[in-house]
Amino acid sequence: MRRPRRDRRCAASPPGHRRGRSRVAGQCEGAMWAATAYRRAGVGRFPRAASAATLSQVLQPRRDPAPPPARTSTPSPLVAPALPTAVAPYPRPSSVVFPPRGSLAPSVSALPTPTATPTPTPAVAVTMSGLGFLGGGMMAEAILRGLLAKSIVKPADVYVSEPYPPRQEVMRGLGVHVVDGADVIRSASTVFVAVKPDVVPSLLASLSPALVDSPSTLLVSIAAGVTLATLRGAVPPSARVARVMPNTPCLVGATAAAFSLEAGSPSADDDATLVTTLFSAVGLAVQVPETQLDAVTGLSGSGPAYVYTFIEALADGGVLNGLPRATARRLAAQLVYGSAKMVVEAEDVHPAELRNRVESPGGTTIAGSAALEAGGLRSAVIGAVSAATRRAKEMAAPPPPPRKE
Ligand SMILES: NC(=O)C1=CN([C@@H]2O[C@H](COP(=O)(O)OP(=O)(O)OC[C@H]3O[C@@H](n4cnc5c(N)ncnc54)[C@H](O)[C@@H]3O)[C@@H](O)[C@H]2O)C=CC1
Ligand SMILES: O=C(O)[C@@H]1CCC=N1
Repeated sequence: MRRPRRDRRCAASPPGHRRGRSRVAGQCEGAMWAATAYRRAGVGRFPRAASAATLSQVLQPRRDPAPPPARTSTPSPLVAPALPTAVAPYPRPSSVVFPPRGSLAPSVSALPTPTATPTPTPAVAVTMSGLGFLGGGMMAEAILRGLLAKSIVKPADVYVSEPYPPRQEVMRGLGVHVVDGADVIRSASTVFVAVKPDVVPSLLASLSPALVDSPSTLLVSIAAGVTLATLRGAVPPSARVARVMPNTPCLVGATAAAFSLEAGSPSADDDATLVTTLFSAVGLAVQVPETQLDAVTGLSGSGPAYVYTFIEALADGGVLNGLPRATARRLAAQLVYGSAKMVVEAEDVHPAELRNRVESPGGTTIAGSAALEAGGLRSAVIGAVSAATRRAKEMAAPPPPPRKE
């Protein structure tokens, strides 16, 4: 089947935006709008690659001629995310159902409701032939549900390989194609590597023929501790690789994700644009040197678990002091949500200053804060981030020897 011709509209124009020449020769107005939005969003400089011309090149259907499998539906343009506003209003988590591992598929109506978040006008019209996932576990599901909820991708354009039948059912329940790994590579130009870290090198090596047939595939690994050097050693030279550390709040559009790209890669700007575009749609995306990614894993990759423990402990404290369990849990969760929102919204105010505003002299809060210090909360949390960072480093297998082509 022939792949569709590339959409020749200015790829950076929001829908309904008047097309035309900008004051800067060679850029359309949409590209300039997108660049301005980027600056305002505080996500850094709009990548150099993000001119109208390069965006349409970066986010186009793959250029290689590999045909998609017979079951491929007609690829449809993927609507790009709105670039994040400086303060993203997070959807209420109560609308989200995240099934336990191995459970059967929830209904699609259980998806987070996109209407819960005011959606600014999309900045970039993304056209891709497909999005792939090698592994359909917890984190793949969180990313996928987040992207689906924001209408970044349509289920018919998503290809997942997953050997475990209950997880296949979950994925089918989302309306995506469950195919084998080689078909994922052949059908999708951007492929998340979402298997356990120790599986990554052998899985990628086994997909080498498909990767050779599909040059310029962008592999986006989310595996903890698996370095870019390991990824590079496992794939053909034509494949592009990126390493991302997201977290499960992708599911509710509130992830904290950091990513790194290979130094000196000729496609680095394009890949940064694409990865930023995808993860900005489901939260915060920042580019960091790869040497920082293990610390990111220890902090924000693993961090949701620490925060859930904190919420649980807060609720227990409420119950100990006479609150009904359900009331205590709701209050504890909203407390953490609201407090985090204030830190996010008041970036220039130190959290200690926000804390001081709650602690009335001789009042209740300072008594509680003193108890937290006596209990070692601060050092326990620092210790948790350090332990997880160390573990991420341990999990980094030595990269395989360079491939002989
Ligand atoms: N769970 C989390 O909060 C986060 C996880 N990660 C990373 O995401 C990756 C996946 O983690 P989880 O989703 O938690 O694990 P998971 O165990 O839920 O998912 C992994 C999936 O891969 C499947 N799988 C195994 N071999 C496969 C193969 N050869 N081909 C295709 N699929 C295969 C498994 O059946 C399983 O469903 C890991 O590398 C982890 O480090 C990164 C950030 C956060
Ligand atoms: O626990 C883990 O290994 C994964 C990586 C970051 C969060 N979960």
